[in-house]
Amino acid sequence: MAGAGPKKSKVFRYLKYIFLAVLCVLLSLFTVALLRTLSLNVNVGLQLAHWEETNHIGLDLSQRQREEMLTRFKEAIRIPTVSYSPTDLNTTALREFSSLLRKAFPTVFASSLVQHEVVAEYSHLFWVQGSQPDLLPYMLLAHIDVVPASESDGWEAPPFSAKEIDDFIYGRGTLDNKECVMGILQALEYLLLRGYAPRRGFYIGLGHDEEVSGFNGAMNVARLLEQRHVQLSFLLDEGLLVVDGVLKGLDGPAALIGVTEKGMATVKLSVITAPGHSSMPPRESSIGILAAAVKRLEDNPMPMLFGQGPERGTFEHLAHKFNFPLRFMASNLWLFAPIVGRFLALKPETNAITRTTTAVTMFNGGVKYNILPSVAEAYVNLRIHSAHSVREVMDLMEWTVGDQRVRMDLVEGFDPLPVSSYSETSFGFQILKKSILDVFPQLTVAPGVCMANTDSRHYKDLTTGVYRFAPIWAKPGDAQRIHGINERISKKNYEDMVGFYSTLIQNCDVRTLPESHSGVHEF
Ligand SMILES: CCCCCCCC/C=C\CCCCCCCC(=O)N[C@@H](CC(C)C)C(=O)O
Ligand SMILES: [Zn+2]
Ligand SMILES: [Zn+2]
Repeated sequence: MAGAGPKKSKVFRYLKYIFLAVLCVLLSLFTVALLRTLSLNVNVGLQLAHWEETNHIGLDLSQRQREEMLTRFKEAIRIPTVSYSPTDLNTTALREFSSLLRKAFPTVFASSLVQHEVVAEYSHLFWVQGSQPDLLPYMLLAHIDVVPASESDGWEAPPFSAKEIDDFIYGRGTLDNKECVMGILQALEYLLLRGYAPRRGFYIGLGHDEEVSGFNGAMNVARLLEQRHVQLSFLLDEGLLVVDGVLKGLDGPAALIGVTEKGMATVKLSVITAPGHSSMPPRESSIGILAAAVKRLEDNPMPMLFGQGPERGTFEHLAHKFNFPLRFMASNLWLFAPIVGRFLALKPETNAITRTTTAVTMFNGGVKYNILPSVAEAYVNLRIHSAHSVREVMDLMEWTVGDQRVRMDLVEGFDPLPVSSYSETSFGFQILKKSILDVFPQLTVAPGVCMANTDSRHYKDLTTGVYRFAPIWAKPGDAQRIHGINERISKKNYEDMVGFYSTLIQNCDVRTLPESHSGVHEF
């Protein structure tokens, strides 16, 4: 007992040192995090720089022009250009749509600056010639086809009616993607009418089968340009949008420019058992085995990868607009990614950026109520996080299902797309950012990951600058309208879109970006 005293005080002394060391580490971590929080404002950048002057033609539309513009847009919505499968498209509607384009945009089709060609019967490629051929051209993409829609699902207006309710136009394609098809051509129509001639040439590609993978439309347009040895400065397609109130704690709306898109895998799960009479069932049926497998997949989402892909850049760009505790966390994802990720995982539209998502989209089995089903099949559609690959996701699925009786076949799959630059010297990103802020100065612009897929993936050999954005204003619940019910756009939003494309086309006429910290970049 006599020796216990000095031993104890020695232990206490060590504990004191350990405690002090831990405190020092925590304090330094906190200081680093605080300094990062105070200094991280990646949003000023080139906005403060001196941009080359170009003649800007404002749209200044009369009331009559506004009405005409909306009438043409509504006509586009009323044509049911539905894609059901790669071999089942509404070709009558696609033909009708081609006629509408010619009727709605006569100046575009008549201009000596514009060359138009039809590709794969229903897709369109426009070349708008620039006066300075040494400037690398860019390309704007959109698609004409839409996913099916049925009024009986609960639409407030028939999906191909373009009905106006409270200054919104309702209809399939108002958000995906006829607002871009019509918005781009409408902007060009007005610019040409006002005598505009671009310095930098550009292409416009309108695909007709994007909703069933674009294997005919976009793929053939891209192939044609490759055969002609075209190289693009950058390319802009549909994808991300303006989020307003979607991210809790963010002060004001933000424009997210998709600098990449997730990969995709469609996996067919099948179980085969012996058929027979339902009066003598085995303990497990093919349907039961498959249902259990599907349940395991839903109960065990793919691992959280938040912060390991370009979504980290999203939060660094938005950090200064978050309120305090969130600002501290968003600026320091190296430390807080697991906490922020768990918070984002609570809602489907933000969960989508935290991991590879697993959606069971089709389930079939059985042919008659008194026959034991011999085959049961399900389709699982996964959207693959930038830090994952198709192979890894397939391995994880097999491990989660853990049942040899469930066969898994990869029907279609591709890895996440390359990440396009969003640095201060990236021409495409900075021109987009400037154009967004010229038209919508209240926005904060950030790079983002597009959770869905777009035609732009077929163009990856034509440019490294692939961006996915349209200035669609999405409030909470609006993202669910895309491919869902009550798809709609406000009249003001559509008019602003035309304004945005008009500004973008003119901003692209600058020869170079203004000087940044890292110097002027030549194109
Ligand atoms: C900080 C993160 C906030 C995230 C909120 C973002 C909300 C985004 C909302 C909507 C994104 C919609 C994307 C629209 C593009 C749709 C394109 C499409 O449907 N493509 C098909 C292609 C397929 C190959 C057939 C698809 O299924 O992906
Ligand atoms: Zn689309
Ligand atoms: Zn779509």
